[in-house]
Amino acid sequence: MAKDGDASGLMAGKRGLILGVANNRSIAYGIAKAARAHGAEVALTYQGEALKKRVAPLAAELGGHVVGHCDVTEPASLDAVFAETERLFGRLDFLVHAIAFSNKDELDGRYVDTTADNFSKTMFISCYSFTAIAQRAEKLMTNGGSLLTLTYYGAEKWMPHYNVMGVAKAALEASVRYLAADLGPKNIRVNAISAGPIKTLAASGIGDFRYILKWNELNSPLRRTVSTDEVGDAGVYLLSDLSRGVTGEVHHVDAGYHIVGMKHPDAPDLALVRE
Ligand SMILES: NC(=O)c1ccc[n+]([C@@H]2O[C@H](COP(=O)([O-])OP(=O)(O)OC[C@H]3O[C@@H](n4cnc5c(N)ncnc54)[C@H](O)[C@@H]3O)[C@@H](O)[C@H]2O)c1
Repeated sequence: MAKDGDASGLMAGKRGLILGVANNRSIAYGIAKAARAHGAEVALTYQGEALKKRVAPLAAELGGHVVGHCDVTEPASLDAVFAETERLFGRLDFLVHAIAFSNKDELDGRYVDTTADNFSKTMFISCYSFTAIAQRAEKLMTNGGSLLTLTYYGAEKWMPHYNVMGVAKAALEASVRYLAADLGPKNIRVNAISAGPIKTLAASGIGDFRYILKWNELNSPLRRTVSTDEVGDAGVYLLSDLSRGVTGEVHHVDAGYHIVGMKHPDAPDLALVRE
């Protein structure tokens, strides 16, 4: 991440709303920090009172703002957050959607066992919410803008235990393309970062996550996993004018893992250790 002292000013004068910070390990926080380091002014939301206590100090640390409780299953909370953002900023230049949810029980075992209820809930929170948010952001992006969401390789290929979340991420990636086409004439760009596995609160719900992390570390071209700071720096590219010619894109920040076809012969065999 660029330090305060060597900030590029790439995002100076840009105002952004960042949804999905739960704590200082959140990918959204990595992006918020990087955007701030490059001169952006940021506003954060929190999901429920318990997370407010964690998000408020992080916003203060960034010289940013907290614009309220946001639960995407409560449309009134989204309306209130956008009203507060308009009051604070007037217009919006960028938005980060780093929100996903599925019942933990179904992030283990087989996809074929997914229930209708959790399928709908996962799709709504992890996919539709980006469209619901884009509808509201469009109205505030009067001078063009950049929308960014977070996805994972489990959208493209089968991954153990990712299950219905993989299906929701595939739909989210498709919605990036449809939103990009709809909003392009207003110079609003829509992109996704496909991040490699990172140990966050959300990821801890995925079965055998430590094994997945280790597998990526041993088999990615860079022979390591990625950090939230690295996702943040790539986020600055997609949120700033550096990427002004880019929309509808899914950009992998995964130490190159997505180009790999099979286990590297030099990588050791991994024993699966379950806690
Ligand atoms: N951690 C990884 O390995 C990884 C890899 C690729 C993509 N992602 C994606 O990155 C995004 C951020 O996740 P993270 O890993 O930083 O975990 P995280 O737990 O820090 O963030 C998830 C966020 O989703 C929010 N959320 C869940 N349900 C919500 C709802 N109904 N309304 C509003 N907010 C809700 C939570 O409050 C939390 O802030 C997610 O879309 C996730 O799928 C994560």
